[in-house]
Amino acid sequence: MPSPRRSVEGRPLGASASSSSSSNSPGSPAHGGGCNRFEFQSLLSSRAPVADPTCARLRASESPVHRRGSFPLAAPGPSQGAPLPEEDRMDLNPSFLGIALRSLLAIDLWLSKKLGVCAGESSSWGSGRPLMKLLEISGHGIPWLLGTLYCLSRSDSWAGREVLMNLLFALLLDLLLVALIKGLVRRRRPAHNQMDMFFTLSVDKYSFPSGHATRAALVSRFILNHLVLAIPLRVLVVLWAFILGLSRVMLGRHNVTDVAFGLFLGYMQYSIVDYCWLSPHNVPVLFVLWNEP
Ligand SMILES: CC(C)=CCC/C(C)=C/COP(=O)(O)O
Repeated sequence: MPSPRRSVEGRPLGASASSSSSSNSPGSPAHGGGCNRFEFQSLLSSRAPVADPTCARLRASESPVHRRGSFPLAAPGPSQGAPLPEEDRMDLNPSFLGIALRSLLAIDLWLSKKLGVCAGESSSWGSGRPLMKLLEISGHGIPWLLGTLYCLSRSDSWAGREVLMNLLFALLLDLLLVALIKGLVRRRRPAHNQMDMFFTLSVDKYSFPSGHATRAALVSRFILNHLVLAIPLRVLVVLWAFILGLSRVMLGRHNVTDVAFGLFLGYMQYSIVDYCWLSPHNVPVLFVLWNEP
């Protein structure tokens, strides 16, 4: 026997269903619409009693949200147990920011997988993998550190030494900040990545942010500000940074957001370096290694 239930408008549903001559009318249990009404009820009030357990089970298993194994739409009524916990009720009404972040993450994973065309030899662009790995070496920390130290040892002008000393400081600051953030965020590299990178640190098992992207943005901004270059070369420097960033996703090393944030972070790191610019006037101790050229 149907128990009296309240509809959305406040009318008793049981009465209308039993008094109606057509049991196939939308909303009646025979039509399958009875469950729909329950759906409205449970969404509007998590405390609404679930009068028909068969309907409740059907509703829970049919719900696409339930199938995905996410938050429960059908709250157990007082007849079934405790009221819905606070955190679940908050899930029923997720914030705009939460939805936006989850959507961004889903798009990020989907796009990164699509772009990971050189992730393995058997990938669709697998033959381009050696070229991508060459780009990887061009943005690796070791060649940049060794190259800067070598140029520093060969430099015969104060101005050159000052610039190279600051480039060295920038590279070390970058390594430190990236290691710190990677260690804090601990985002795993994409599943399709082959961990065959040359000389990595322990935090490099994590992917956020991309260390190559931060270095590329930092070094390019540094070069553009401290080297006098012809326009085509300046364009080439900027292109190198962006192509290196893209190659990280194509190689399957990173998700798009790792690279996007990496480029942003590298760009901002240059501002820190510029602000703390080392010179013989503010840190003479760094420059005492050299005699006047
Ligand atoms: C050992 C030194 C000096 C640098 C490590 C460079 C490296 C392997 C960074 C990882 O970059 P991604 O985060 O882009 O994969």
